[in-house]
Amino acid sequence: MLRSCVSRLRTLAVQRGLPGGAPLPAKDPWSPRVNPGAGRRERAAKPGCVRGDPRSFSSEVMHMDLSLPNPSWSEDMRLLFDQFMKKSEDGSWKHLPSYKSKFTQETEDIKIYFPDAKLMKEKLSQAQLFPRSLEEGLGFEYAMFHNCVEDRTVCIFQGGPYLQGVPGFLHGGAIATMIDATLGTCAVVAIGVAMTASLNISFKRPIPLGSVVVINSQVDKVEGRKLFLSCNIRSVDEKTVYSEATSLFVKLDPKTRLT
Ligand SMILES: CCCCCCCCCC(=O)SCCNC(=O)CCNC(=O)[C@H](O)C(C)(C)COP(=O)(O)OP(=O)(O)OC[C@H]1O[C@@H](n2cnc3c(N)ncnc32)[C@H](O)[C@@H]1OP(=O)(O)O
Repeated sequence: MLRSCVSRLRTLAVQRGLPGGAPLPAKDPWSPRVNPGAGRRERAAKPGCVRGDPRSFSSEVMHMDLSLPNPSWSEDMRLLFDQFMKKSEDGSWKHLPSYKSKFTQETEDIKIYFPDAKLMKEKLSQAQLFPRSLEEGLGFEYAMFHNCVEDRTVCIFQGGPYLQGVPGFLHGGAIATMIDATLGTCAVVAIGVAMTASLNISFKRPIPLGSVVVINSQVDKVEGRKLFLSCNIRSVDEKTVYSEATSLFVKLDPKTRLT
């Protein structure tokens, strides 16, 4: 699994224009651009760019790595990001970039599950990754790091004001979204294109709006195409456990179509 994991991360690096992979094909409109400016993101959207504004579909915004620090990140968020970037220097951890539109290896991989390739391409041209669909600082601010040796993915997450449920606290659906995204990333890096078959969450403490939390996920067991994963969400000081979850992801069968 380690070899396939490293190879998958290398493929992601190629698709995402990171060092360590062959260059992106110049004419492929589906390929993300190399992100200008290493390690820091000044602004995800141009000033005045609001939700629904066609400019938010500009290739500049769609292909920008949104997992880099931006002005909405709190000090806790920046400190944690810097800590994990430091851990990534020896290669044990890997920072996973993320984009509004995911024209990456997974997008390519999943095309075979759709009988009508043209229709699928049309749909994808307007699609955005759900947790990246809100404007900077208002919704899901997060960065993920993967450890191939330990089969773990860590997500540092700051939930913005548009994710409110009970006043002052994060909505359970928003928490579930980030749990699913973190477990899903861990699963995809480990075995390739997979979907959530079941997800069981125990919400133990409410998460204050605007706070930073750490989602720790890991692969517990692999049985054929089935991957069992678990995760918890903790406060930055690790004293509070906010949520725990277990899940089953199933690697898609190339012989089965999704539609
Ligand atoms: C970098 C990328 C980042 C990605 C992050 C994003 C993560 C987001 C992930 C999602 O949210 S995915 C969206 C929510 N999930 C779905 O919409 C999936 C809907 N379900 C399905 O499409 C299919 O049920 C599924 C693909 C999961 C499985 O269908 P298959 O036809 O491939 O499986 P099959 O029926 O052959 O079963 C294979 C094994 O899995 C088991 N299984 C399948 N579905 C199950 C289920 N729901 N619960 C328990 N076990 C299940 C099944 O019993 C069997 O076990 P055994 O091999 O032991 O017999």
